Amino acid sequence: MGTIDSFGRRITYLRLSVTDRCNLRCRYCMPAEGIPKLRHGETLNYEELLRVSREAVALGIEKIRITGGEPLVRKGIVEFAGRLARLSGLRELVMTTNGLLLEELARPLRQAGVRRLNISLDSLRPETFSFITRGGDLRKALHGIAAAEAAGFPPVKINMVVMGGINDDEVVDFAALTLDRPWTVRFIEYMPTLRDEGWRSQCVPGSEILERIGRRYPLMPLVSSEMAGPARNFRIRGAAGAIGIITPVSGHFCDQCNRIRVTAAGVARGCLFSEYGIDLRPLLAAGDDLLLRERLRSLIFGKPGRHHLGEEADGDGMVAMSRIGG
Ligand SMILES: Nc1nc2c(ncn2[C@@H]2O[C@H](COP(=O)(O)OP(=O)(O)OP(=O)(O)O)[C@@H](O)[C@H]2O)c(=O)[nH]1
Ligand SMILES: C[S@@+](CC[C@H](N)C(=O)[O-])C[C@H]1O[C@@H](n2cnc3c(N)ncnc32)[C@H](O)[C@@H]1O
Ligand code: SF4
Ligand code: SF4
Repeated sequence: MGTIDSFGRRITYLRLSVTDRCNLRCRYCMPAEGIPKLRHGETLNYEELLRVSREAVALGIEKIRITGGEPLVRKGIVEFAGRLARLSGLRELVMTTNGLLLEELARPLRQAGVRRLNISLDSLRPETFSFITRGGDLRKALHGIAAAEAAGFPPVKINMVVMGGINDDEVVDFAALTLDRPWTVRFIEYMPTLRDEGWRSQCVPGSEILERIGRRYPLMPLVSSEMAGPARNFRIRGAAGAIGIITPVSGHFCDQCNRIRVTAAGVARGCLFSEYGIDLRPLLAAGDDLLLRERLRSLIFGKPGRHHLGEEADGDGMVAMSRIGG
C-alpha cells in the first residue's frame, strides 16, 4: 500500500507533530531566545489530528510517529495515542521523545498501544547534557529510558545529534552502550535548521563518526527492513545492540524517502526542508474530510525529490524543528 509520489517513492510514514512546546531547549533545535509559541487554537486539537491521520491512513500511511516539540508535555497525550493506535489500517504507532516524562508515562503509553520509542540523548556527561539542553537533568533522561524498558517496550532507539566540539568526543562512549544493551544508538548529523552561520563547522560527517567508532571497535553492516527510517545500521562484533548513522547532510537518503509531515500548526509538508506546505486548518474547519484526503494526495504528488542543503539555496525552507517534529 501507500501512495506513490512523482519520483516513484511509496509514501507510508506520517510524522505528526502534536505540539511546539518542550521542556528542554536543545541548542541544535531552538534558538536561545526560544521560538514564539503557537497560541491555544493554533495547534490542531486531538479530534483534528485524528481526522488528518484517518485520511492519511486511507492514502496508505502505515506508520505514524508522534513527535513535537516534546509530545509528552501535551495534556491528554496518552488518551490520544490510544485513539490513534486503534485507527483501522494503521500498522505501527511510534513516538520520538526526550524521555524526561517517561517515568510517569512509559507504562500508560505502552498500554495505549504505542509500539516503540525513540529517545533523544546527546551526552552521557551531566554538564554537557545540561549545556546542550540548556538546563536539562541527565538523570531524568536516563530514568526515562529505564522506565521505557521496565514498561516492556522493545529495545529503544537512542538519537544523538553529534555537534563538533561539544559532544563529538563521546561517540565512542555512546557506541559502547550497545555492547551489553540491546539499544540502537543512532548518530545524527547536525542539520542547519536554525539558519546558524556556524553549522558547517559543527556538523561532523557520518563517515567521520563511523571511522572514529571503527578505530575502536570492529563494525559490521546490517540490512535495513522496509519500514526502517533513514538510518544505516551496523553492529559492533558481538554487541547486544546496534549502531545507526543518519546522514541528512552528507549523504541524504531522499531517494528512499517514504514520509510526509504535519506540523503542530496543522501544515502538511512533503519535505523537512521544503517551503511548500498545505494549511489543513481551513479544510478541517470546512468539515470536508474527502477534500482533506485529496489535498494530502496532492501533497504526496508534489513531494520534492530531495533537499538542497549545502547548495545555493542553502537555508531555504527552514522551519523550527520543534514545530515540524524533526
Ligand atoms: N533530513 C531528514 N531527516 C530526518 C527525516 N526523518 C527523520 N530525520 C531525522 O532523523 C532523526 C531521527 O528521527 P526519528 O524521530 O527517530 O525517526 P526515524 O529515524 O524515522 O525513526 P525510525 O522509524 O525508528 O527509524 C531526527 O534527527 C530527524 O530529524 C527525514 O525525512 N529527513
Ligand atoms: C524535534 S525532536 C522532537 C521529539 C522530542 N522532543 C525529541 O527530542 O526526541 C525530533 C528529533 O529531531 C532531532 N533534531 C532537532 N534539531 C536537529 C538538528 N538541528 N539536527 C539534527 N537533528 C535534529 C532531535 O534530535 C530529535 O531526535
Ligand atoms: S530536540 Fe526535542 S527535546 Fe530538544 S528542544 Fe527540540 S523538541 Fe525539545
Ligand atoms: S530531506 Fe526531504 S526528501 Fe529528503 S529524506 Fe528528508 S523529508 Fe525526505
